[in-house]
Amino acid sequence: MHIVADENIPLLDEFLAGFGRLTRLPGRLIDHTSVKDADVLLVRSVTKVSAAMLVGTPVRFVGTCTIGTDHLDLPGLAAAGVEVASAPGCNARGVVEYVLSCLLTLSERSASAWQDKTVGIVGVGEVGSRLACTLQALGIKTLLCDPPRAEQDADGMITLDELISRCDVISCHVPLTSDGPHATHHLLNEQRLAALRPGAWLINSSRGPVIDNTALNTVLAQRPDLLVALDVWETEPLVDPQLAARCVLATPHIAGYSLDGKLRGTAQIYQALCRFLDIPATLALEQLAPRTGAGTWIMEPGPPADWLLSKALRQVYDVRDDDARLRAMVAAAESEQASREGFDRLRKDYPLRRECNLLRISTATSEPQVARRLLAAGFVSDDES
Ligand SMILES: NC(=O)C1=CN([C@@H]2O[C@H](COP(=O)(O)OP(=O)(O)OC[C@H]3O[C@@H](n4cnc5c(N)ncnc54)[C@H](O)[C@@H]3O)[C@@H](O)[C@H]2O)C=CC1
Ligand SMILES: O=C(O)C(=O)[C@H](O)COP(=O)(O)O
Repeated sequence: MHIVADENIPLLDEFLAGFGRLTRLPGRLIDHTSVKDADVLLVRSVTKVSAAMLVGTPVRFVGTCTIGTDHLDLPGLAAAGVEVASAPGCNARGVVEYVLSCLLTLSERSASAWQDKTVGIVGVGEVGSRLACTLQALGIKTLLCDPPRAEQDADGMITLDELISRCDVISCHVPLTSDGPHATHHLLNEQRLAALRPGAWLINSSRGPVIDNTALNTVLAQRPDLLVALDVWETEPLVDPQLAARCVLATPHIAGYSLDGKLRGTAQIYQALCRFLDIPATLALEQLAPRTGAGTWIMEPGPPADWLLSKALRQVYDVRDDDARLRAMVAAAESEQASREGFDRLRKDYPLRRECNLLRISTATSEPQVARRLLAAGFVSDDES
């Protein structure tokens, strides 16, 4: 069997040892020629896979080690009889941690407490529902908008326009779709952006085109009161330097880039491939993944609880580091091509990041109110357990 795979899928050699020949390529370079004698194609989000790309090739299985599937022509691949698998929820926890770190930073920037905000979550699936649970455990008010889910169960759901009118913070967690009654392409258009409440915070870690970036740039020029964090860009891997300058936080599509999230994605696709090949999945992620966590943290009583909470969140992930790296890259890039390559390099060489729940907390010695809130929010595990 010949497997062609994106070079940025970790642990693939280990999971697929004995499966056959494995060819690793930069994701953006994978094309028809790369897969002309491949049986299996494994990608991440930067490889667009259409039925036309696979015509005349033996490829019968396409796996993406990502949550998003907008880079795959799902109807075309299904019609061509190609099995497709994705990795639902694999890096959802990382995205939640990214959003929390954004909230802390936007709070500092505006000198207004994030704990007092009403957060509107657009798209309440794997990421949105975990974000809602985490925020609620931290005592933060959330409002939810998910029309496709509301068709099954409207309880607690409101429309996007109502969400925009009632929320201080809007965080987007929808898939990118262009067709159908709930299409998300330019879901946040000029009209909706203009309707954001005075001083609102807007966070997008879904897909770039969910927000009309040209409209956002125009609105931000007139509304410096709005604070925006963008992890994803309509022209990705090219970042509009003017739009980035108008955002408080600008990062290179790394919201879900914890090592744990990437490894889960690989493991999920390994399992899907084993099912497709009708062979037992003999390897588990726990056997191959690094065991070291983020360490144990003892939070001494004394400082205010909210300060300790912020410190705990920052210890595991600080979005300001990713923001600084992207801005430095954009400033140094001498051409659009250099900027595109710089964006991809920041993602390929991403520093090691582990998920918060690997941080253990000593409840015996820590400030009890903060320890309880962090445990309830799934941020840490109890070192005493
Ligand atoms: N920046 C990053 O690193 C990452 C980005 N993502 C993006 O986040 C997206 C969401 O991820 P998940 O929550 O795991 O997906 P999911 O599929 O579990 O949930 C998406 C939710 O959005 C809802 N939705 C669809 N259309 C909508 C609309 N018009 N308005 C409101 N809600 C709508 C769906 O009903 C569903 O409940 C992914 O599709 C992916 O594009 C995911 C992981 C990492
Ligand atoms: O899982 C998703 O969906 C994502 O957006 C991934 O974090 C994207 O990562 P790459 O596939 O672009 O490495």
